[in-house]
Amino acid sequence: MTSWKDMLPVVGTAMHVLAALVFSIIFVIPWIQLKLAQLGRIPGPIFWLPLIGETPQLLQSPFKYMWNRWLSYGGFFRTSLLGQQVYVVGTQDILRSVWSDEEAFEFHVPGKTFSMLITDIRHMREPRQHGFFRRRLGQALSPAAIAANLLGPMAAVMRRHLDSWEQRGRVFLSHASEELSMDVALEVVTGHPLPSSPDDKALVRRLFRTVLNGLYGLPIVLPGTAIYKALGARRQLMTKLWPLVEAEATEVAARVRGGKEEEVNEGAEEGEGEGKDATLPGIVIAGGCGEDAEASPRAPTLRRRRRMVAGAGGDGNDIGVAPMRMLEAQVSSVLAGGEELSAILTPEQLFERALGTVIAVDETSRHLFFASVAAVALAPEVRAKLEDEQRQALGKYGDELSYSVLGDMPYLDAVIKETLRLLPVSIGGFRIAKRDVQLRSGFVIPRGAVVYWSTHLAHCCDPVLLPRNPAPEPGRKNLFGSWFRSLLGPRSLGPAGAAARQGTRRGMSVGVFDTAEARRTLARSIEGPTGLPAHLDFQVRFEEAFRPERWLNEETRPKQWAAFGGGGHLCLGQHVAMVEAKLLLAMLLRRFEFRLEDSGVLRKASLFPGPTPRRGTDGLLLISRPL
Ligand code: HEM
Repeated sequence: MTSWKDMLPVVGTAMHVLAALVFSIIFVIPWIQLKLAQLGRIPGPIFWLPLIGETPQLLQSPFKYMWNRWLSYGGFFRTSLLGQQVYVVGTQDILRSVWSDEEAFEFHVPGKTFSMLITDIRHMREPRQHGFFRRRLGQALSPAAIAANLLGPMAAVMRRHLDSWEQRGRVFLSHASEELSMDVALEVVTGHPLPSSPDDKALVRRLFRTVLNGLYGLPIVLPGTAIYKALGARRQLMTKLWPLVEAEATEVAARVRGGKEEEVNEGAEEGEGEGKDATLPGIVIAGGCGEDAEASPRAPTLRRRRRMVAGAGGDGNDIGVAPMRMLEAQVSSVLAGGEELSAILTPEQLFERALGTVIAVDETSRHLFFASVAAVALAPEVRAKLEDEQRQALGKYGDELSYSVLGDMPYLDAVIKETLRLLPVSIGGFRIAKRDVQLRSGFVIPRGAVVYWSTHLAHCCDPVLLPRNPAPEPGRKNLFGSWFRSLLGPRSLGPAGAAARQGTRRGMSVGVFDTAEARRTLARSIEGPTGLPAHLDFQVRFEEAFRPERWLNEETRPKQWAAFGGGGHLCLGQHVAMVEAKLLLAMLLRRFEFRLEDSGVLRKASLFPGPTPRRGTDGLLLISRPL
């Protein structure tokens, strides 16, 4: 029989193994990460949690996370998100290259849940298909097409919802926005055929919502998980909608190929589709990074004319049909390749295209509706100015809320842009580096790296929103801190660091605040008690942060506004988004006195996946009155 004394060596060995394990977790792994970080020559944190990396900090408070990272590393750094090394970018010079250099950066959708629900994104990734896709969809979503095809039905859907809000007198804003955006997406913008019976329609809405909820869960397919339910709902939707989508797609295909006579909008012709230069007077849409397109002198030509619809000839690009809705645009963009629809897309892939359009519209609009109404409700001075503007519009145009009337509301326009700056609806986008890319700052993004361009980072360090580069404060140098930072910061970065320093000396922009010291000095002078500067502090200093007036003056207008992205993947729905938010606010202001029951709703809200209140805190009271 073994006595406890015989066991001692075994216990001792186990203790040694345990101690070695603890030691390596505490010291060795971070040390290896530090070495890798230095090898990578890109600034960034050296400690992060295994598997999840810095994802929790980012999701919990994107502004706080990005602000702190910017203070330490500037507008370009390396981190780990969902267990993957990611290069985060957010300053003008680098953003431009990531957005526009499609030779170097390929569109990427991270996260397994998305690819489980939408398996085919060739039309976003392959240059030829993407070209057709942008062109056709751009036409369907151009200002002229919106004015002619979408605005009337959109106003009708909104009126129906506002009637119901009026009857109830109180709604939960987030839920009400969700219902409204689903109806706008399904009944107006996407143009998907829907079943005719009301019960089936309601079921389709519920199924779409279940699919969308699956996007944000873990990719674990077990009964009860969000993705499990989403995949089930997707199958059901496919059974319900596929015959309708197929019939619609076949009909469009026949029309395109047959060259039938068709009514089209002149204004929706080629060239007005690309959001970059298609705007209407008063509706200025940023092309990313403050590159606001000038208001076009060309108002949409809404004269309708009859013309022959050409077949897909030549390079297949000249289809000639001005698509009326997104699905139609998708189908014709596939046909533009000169191939048969069925040869390129399986029923499932075509169905996924339909699903993708609902995601693009609904997932963004619901957050924008919630955020813009909440922001106005929480800022009485802003609301008073908006009401004045609406009174003037009523005096000038009567009840009309056409595209051009909405275009003549500069303050409302500024309110929506400021909402999208302070409460971004999109967190940004992802790319894969197709080759080593040397940045002007000297840093190199290695081939195969995942690049994340972040809306929040861009908005954090917009030079227009920061005071001028302050001189370092004498006597406040923390020697140990500087030494430690110098280990990690650009100074230690070998050739890349040297290039960066040289770039700074030559006056090239490495960000407005080129050194961590300058950024920290800045932080000491502008951070409030929450550790954020006023221009980001939507939770505690809302009225100081939310200042639509900054959009009305060229000097104060944000220059790094990235709400809709930029370059080759600039949001194709930006005109739709601006118009729907303006329409909703204009209609609300004209009909109701409204206020949020809980003035702390944003304090308790989160910004992921878009502005989302804590459950039950977003009661909105509505009292009807004429303006
Ligand atoms: C507030 C509302 C919206 C915001 C903030 C928003 C934001 C964005 C952003 C940031 C991108 C670029 C993603 C990237 O570069 O990786 C994008 C792309 C896109 N958006 Fe939007 N979006 C909004 C509404 C809409 C709507 C209403 C539609 C459709 C009607 C739409 C359709 C699209 C499409 C099709 C693309 C892909 C463009 C391409 O890859 O070429 N978006 N959106």
